[in-house]
Amino acid sequence: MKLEVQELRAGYGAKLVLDGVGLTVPEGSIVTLLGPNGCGKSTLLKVIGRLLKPKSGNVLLDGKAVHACDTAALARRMAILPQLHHASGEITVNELVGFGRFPHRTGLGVMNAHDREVVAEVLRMTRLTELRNRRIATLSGGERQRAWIAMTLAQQPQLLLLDEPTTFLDIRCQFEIIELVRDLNRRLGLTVLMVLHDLNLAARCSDRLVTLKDRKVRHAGTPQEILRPEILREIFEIEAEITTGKDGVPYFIPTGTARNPQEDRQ
Ligand SMILES: Nc1ncnc2c1ncn2[C@@H]1O[C@H](COP(=O)(O)OP(=O)(O)OP(=O)(O)O)[C@@H](O)[C@H]1O
Repeated sequence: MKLEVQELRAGYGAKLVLDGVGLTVPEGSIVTLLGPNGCGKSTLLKVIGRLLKPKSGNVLLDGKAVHACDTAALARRMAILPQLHHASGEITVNELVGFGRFPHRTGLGVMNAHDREVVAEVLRMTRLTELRNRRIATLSGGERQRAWIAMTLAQQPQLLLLDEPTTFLDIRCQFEIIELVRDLNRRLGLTVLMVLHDLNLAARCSDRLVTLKDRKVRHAGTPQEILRPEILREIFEIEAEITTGKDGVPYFIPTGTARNPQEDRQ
């Protein structure tokens, strides 16, 4: 499913966070948003996921405005995992993943055989079958994050929005989550827009990177086009060396903070 954002203006009250933001996520691709803390990445995902109403502009899914879509129909096409998500720790993994079937339920809203099959398949995909009867409160951070992603997958979306899905995870779990997303993208053709803070992880798993700063999109391109010292200096105010791994993926090594020319003038 193709996602297009056009001339988006959004914020909170009088505070404008996004001003004229545009981006395209081609069908079947993984696009990652990068930018400093507070630049509006989560706000952008919230507007796309219809958790926040924009002041103006368009969000189009396969050419159709999301803000005109019926909520249940939209939830069958798009799933969002916000940065902070809460559920009672008392529910089991199986129950949490079952919540993902809500938009598909009919009649009295009970799970039917097909819903149960989807949940079982998603648990297999995310390697949670063994843990299905465990309470969320008893899971490790990585297992819990996998359970949340499994819940969004049970929605069987064509577009997945993930806000910092690897935060608080150790390096192995970070890779596991990213490999899971990549695998789902390849096998199911899932279109993904996510926010990551780890530039090397982002370069490894994304088809395209988009940078955001001062309310606007600054750059969009392949990891090779975006992971460049001058871009990292502009966006994050850091100095960095960029190397290319044996697999052709660029990675960066931070070497210091960049001087801010405005501060120099004062
Ligand atoms: N509910 C809210 N009410 C008022 N201001 C908000 C609200 N949510 C976010 N903001 C402000 O909007 C700006 C953008 O926040 P947002 O969470 O979108 O940034 P971000 O790029 O996702 O940041 P981070 O990398 O730290 O997660 C920040 O200045 C933030 O303080």
